[in-house]
Amino acid sequence: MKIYYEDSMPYAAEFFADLGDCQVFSHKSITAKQLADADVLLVRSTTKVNAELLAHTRNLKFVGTATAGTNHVDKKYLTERGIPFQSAAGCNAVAVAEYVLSSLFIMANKLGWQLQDKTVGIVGAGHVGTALQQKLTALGIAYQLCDPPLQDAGDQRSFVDMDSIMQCDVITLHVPLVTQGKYPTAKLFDALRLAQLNEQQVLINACRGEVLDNAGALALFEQGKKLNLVLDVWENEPNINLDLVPHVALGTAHIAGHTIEGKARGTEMLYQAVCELYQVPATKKLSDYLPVELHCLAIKPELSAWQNFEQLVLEVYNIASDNQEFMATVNSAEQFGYIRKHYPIRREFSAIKVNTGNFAQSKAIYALGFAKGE
Ligand SMILES: NC(=O)C1=CN([C@@H]2O[C@H](COP(=O)(O)OP(=O)(O)OC[C@H]3O[C@@H](n4cnc5c(N)ncnc54)[C@H](O)[C@@H]3O)[C@@H](O)[C@H]2O)C=CC1
Ligand SMILES: O=C(O)C(=O)[C@H](O)COP(=O)(O)O
Repeated sequence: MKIYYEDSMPYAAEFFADLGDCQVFSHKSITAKQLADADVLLVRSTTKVNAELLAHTRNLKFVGTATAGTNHVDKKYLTERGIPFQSAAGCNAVAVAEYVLSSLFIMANKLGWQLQDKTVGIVGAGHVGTALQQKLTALGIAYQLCDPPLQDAGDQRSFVDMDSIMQCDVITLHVPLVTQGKYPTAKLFDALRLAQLNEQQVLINACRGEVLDNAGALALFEQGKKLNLVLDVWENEPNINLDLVPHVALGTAHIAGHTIEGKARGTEMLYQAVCELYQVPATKKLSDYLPVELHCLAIKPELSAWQNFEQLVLEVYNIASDNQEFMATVNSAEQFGYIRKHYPIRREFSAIKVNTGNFAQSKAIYALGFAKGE
């Protein structure tokens, strides 16, 4: 079995070495001719999987993307060719939820807010939206959900429409890029909708850049409109509109899902899918490879509950650091890619133990996802 996997898949060699003849590739240089003998093709979002790339494949039996989003894969073409496809749905949902939580604390400080007084509008209540819902619930932060496809499908949670979402203090986008059908998401936040936001609201886009009109946002900024945008994803990545960057409140290089757990779970999920395809036992597991996080955090009794929540969240992931590097260095498509490829190891709350002592809100700390300390 000839397995081709993208070089940005952590632990791919460890997981797949025993399954076949493995060939690692870079999304920047892979060609259709190189893939001619592939039985299995495993990618992340930077490899565009389409008829052109697969033109010479003769034996291709499976295509997998170690990501949640799949808009880089021509799924219709794979169906026409009868090639099974799988994504890693939900692999990095917790990572994105923790990215949003970090953004909330940083933006609350920037805007002089009390986070506990605010309402968060979650657009897209799938894996990421649900993980975020759980973390907001842990902190008692109010939220509303908007997800018409899930609502139509009979999801019993309480949903609101976009008009209600537009009244929320924070709006956070977690939808796939959908360009057709009943509920398209392309340019869901166009210039008209962006113009409706007030100076105290925050809009977070951590799904796909094309869901928010970047040119429209820039035009509004240039007309003097004050928008509090937190952008992890940008139109036309990595060739983003650099003129937009200095206007946003927080900017990052599409790393919301890039905890080591979030990326590696994607690899593990594709390993399990390939084992199933070839009917071999999936003997390896992510915990065999993930480094054990040794440092342990503690509640600071001298701080309030909310100050403790903030210090724990920002100790594990402070978006301000990523924003600072992004603002200081992103000056080209190459640099956007460089930041992503050299992103430091970031852990999820679950990797970190917290000694809560007799802290009254211990339950909230563990509901946020932190591990129990001694
Ligand atoms: N920035 C990053 O690093 C990451 C970005 N993503 C992006 O975020 C998206 C969401 O991720 P997941 O929650 O894992 O996917 P998911 O597929 O579990 O959830 C997406 C939800 O959006 C809903 N939806 C679709 N159209 C909608 C519309 N017009 N209005 C409201 N809701 C709508 C769907 O019904 C679904 O429940 C992915 O498709 C991907 O593009 C995901 C992970 C990491
Ligand atoms: O899972 C998704 O969808 C994402 O957006 C991932 O964060 C994409 O990560 P890369 O594949 O671009 O490393």
